[in-house]
Amino acid sequence: MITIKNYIKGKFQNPIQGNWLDNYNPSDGEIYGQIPNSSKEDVESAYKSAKSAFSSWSQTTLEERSRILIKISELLEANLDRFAEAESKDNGKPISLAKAIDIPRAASNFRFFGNAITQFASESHESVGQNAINYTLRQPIGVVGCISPWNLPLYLFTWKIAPALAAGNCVVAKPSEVTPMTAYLLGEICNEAGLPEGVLNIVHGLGTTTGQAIIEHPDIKAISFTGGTATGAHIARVAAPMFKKLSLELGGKNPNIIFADCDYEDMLNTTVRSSFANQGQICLCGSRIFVEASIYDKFKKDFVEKVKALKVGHPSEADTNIGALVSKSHLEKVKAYINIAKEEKGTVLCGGNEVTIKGFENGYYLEPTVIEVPNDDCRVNQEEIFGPVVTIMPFKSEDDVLEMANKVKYGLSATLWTNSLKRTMRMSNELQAGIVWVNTWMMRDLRTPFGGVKASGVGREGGFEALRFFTEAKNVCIKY
Ligand SMILES: NC(=O)C1=CN([C@@H]2O[C@H](COP(=O)(O)OP(=O)(O)OC[C@H]3O[C@@H](n4cnc5c(N)ncnc54)[C@H](O)[C@@H]3O)[C@@H](O)[C@H]2O)C=CC1
Ligand SMILES: O=C(O)/C=C/C=C(\O)C(=O)O
Repeated sequence: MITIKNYIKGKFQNPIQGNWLDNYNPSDGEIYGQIPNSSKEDVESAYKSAKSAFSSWSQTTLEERSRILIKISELLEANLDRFAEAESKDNGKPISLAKAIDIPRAASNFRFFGNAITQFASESHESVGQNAINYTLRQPIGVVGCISPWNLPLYLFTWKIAPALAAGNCVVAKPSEVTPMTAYLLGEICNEAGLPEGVLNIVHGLGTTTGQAIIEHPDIKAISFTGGTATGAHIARVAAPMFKKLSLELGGKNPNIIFADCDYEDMLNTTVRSSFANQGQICLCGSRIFVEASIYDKFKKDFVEKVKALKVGHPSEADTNIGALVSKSHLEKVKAYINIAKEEKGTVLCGGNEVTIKGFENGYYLEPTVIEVPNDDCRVNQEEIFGPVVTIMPFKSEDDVLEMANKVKYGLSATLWTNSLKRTMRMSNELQAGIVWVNTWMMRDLRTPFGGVKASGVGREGGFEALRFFTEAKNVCIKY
């Protein structure tokens, strides 16, 4: 059994009230550790630790902050295997994915913002004819809160922490209680890299106890959150009247729009990935596939064939494509949607069943599932499933597909497959999404604005947008 502890003032600490939660291994359904269910007192202790570190950290030179963040990045790379194994065990994702994507990206987050802060600049405005000059300071906010989900645990945890620290803030952070392990290990790396004590504090526990204490804390002035839309709405209700800065990166129900003039093989292979990567548990997955009618039958046949060939297996096996879903309750939620699809006259073209892996019979495995839906209004096309389930349906014209693509409450990302430049320009302008990928999917450049519109969130992460979020602008006007 592994006992995870809070990381406060550079030390590993038990929760003050002594409340603990079980930590499950999704690949076999066994409890393999305990994590604190931290109370208000723990969050207060983390806050005080952060507050006491702020005056010094906010005055640390950019070169020194940059050096420490890049050192953390190097240590993550040096510990790739250990972190990837921990991530895979905690989350159920294939170890190959954790090694190739999750941990390298967590390292990149620290390296990227370690470099970006040395290039971040503010503006000046000369008030011509009035003998005055304005310059704008970008000052760190103080103590900020970072709350992250379970699907890309260290990847998303560090995507928030790295810019917050780079900008000179001190942080109280909470990873998902479902996947706390790599955030726990990160504390060790931060100490080794020489991050001063108190600059980063990591508290573990349920959203309703620990998370709630963070968002309610009167002196935690900004909250950066990634997770479900309902939770995001709750956080906004609590934090907005306290005038906290908010960055909310929420759910998606992203259209994957395939025109007949696309590069077919590239589209097909990428569509398998955009449907089922990380067991479909990425907010950017293209869960609604719309295919131009003239190639619909061919696509249906080829796609189903490829999906059937995916191997559902234990996350530690090198050839596993689909690992375990993150939790028993999430597996039940995804299965319920497959039943809803059947009730709504959807046709399950492949998958739909739980998978039993020999030796790991209590793990949370599900076949990758493709459902042909009769229309776009059905619940499986409107609600976020967040699992290895996609829908497919044909469309007749650009106008029809655009209307369907936009007719959801979400607006995170959209993928477009076409070789027509004019169509690309038209559709990219009209799609209601924060991110549009054309002839690719999830190609990430960390300098670009990342986030959604409508129920997919508020604000943008990434690049200088993130550094702007984690700083307050103060304009100074000098008359001469
Ligand atoms: N990035 C995304 O788009 C994600 C979307 N989801 C969606 O949300 C659904 C629900 O998943 P959950 O695990 O329940 O996500 P969630 O939104 O409840 O959890 C995300 C984080 O928020 C925290 N949290 C929960 N309640 C809170 C509160 N009152 N105050 C502060 N923090 C709080 C959680 O502890 C976790 O760290 C999923 O089925 C999926 O559809 C889930 C994870 C990521
Ligand atoms: O690449 C990113 O920065 C983010 C990817 C995915 C999510 O935010 C998510 O699935 O929540």
